[in-house]
Amino acid sequence: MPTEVLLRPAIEADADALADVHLAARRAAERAGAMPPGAHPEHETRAWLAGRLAIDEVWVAEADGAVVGYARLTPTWLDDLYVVPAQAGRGIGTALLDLVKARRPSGFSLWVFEMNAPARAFYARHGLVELERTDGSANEERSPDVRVAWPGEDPLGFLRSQIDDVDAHLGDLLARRAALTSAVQDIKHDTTRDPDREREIAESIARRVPALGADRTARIVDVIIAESLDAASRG
Ligand SMILES: O=C(O)C(=O)C[C@]1(C(=O)O)C=C[C@@H](O)C=C1
Repeated sequence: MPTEVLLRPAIEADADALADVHLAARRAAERAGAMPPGAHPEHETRAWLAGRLAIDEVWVAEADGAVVGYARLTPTWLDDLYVVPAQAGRGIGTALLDLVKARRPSGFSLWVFEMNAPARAFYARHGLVELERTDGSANEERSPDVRVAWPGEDPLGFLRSQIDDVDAHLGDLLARRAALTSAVQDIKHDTTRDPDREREIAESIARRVPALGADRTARIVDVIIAESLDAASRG
């Protein structure tokens, strides 16, 4: 990092400068084909960022008295890391990321657009790992994204706690699914298994889990249905 770059906590008076950095960096990335168009008009982004400043931990990178980058963190997420395009390549992003690692030694996650190859390469170079991909239907820009994580000083503990979070959802889903299997049996005249229906279910799930593929997914679905039917039959 150039010696004249200072990292310091943001203050309320930085709000406009942070928004300038945010908007300039996003526009440059959009022009480079690395980000989708923003989902909000500029004034909304400015108001929203000013509001977040009162809630989140925000660090500013300053050079010659001007704000040239910032990082905004929640307890477990790095929500923003932006550097003005004119200062790119000077190590400011790395300095901010190193600071975030120090501030969140037990790890953190962030979302990066799948199309943002430069940012993904930057995070990979700095030891972050890609954990999860989405089709973009849950983000405002409707653009596929990737969850990237810094697993921190206890990577096994960090990843296990991520597994615990997912398993909590999986358990809730299994409970809902088993209850539905049971409810369907109560209204069916013929309760023999329906292989065509089960194949449809397995194929539809497999499309959402390309990493497992059709055969593995079919075996998993078979166990879920068989065990749910068994539980239902035992009341
Ligand atoms: O859809 C049905 O007919 C059901 O009985 C439900 C269900 C399932 O759990 O999805 C269970 C057994 C059948 O072989 C097919 C599907």
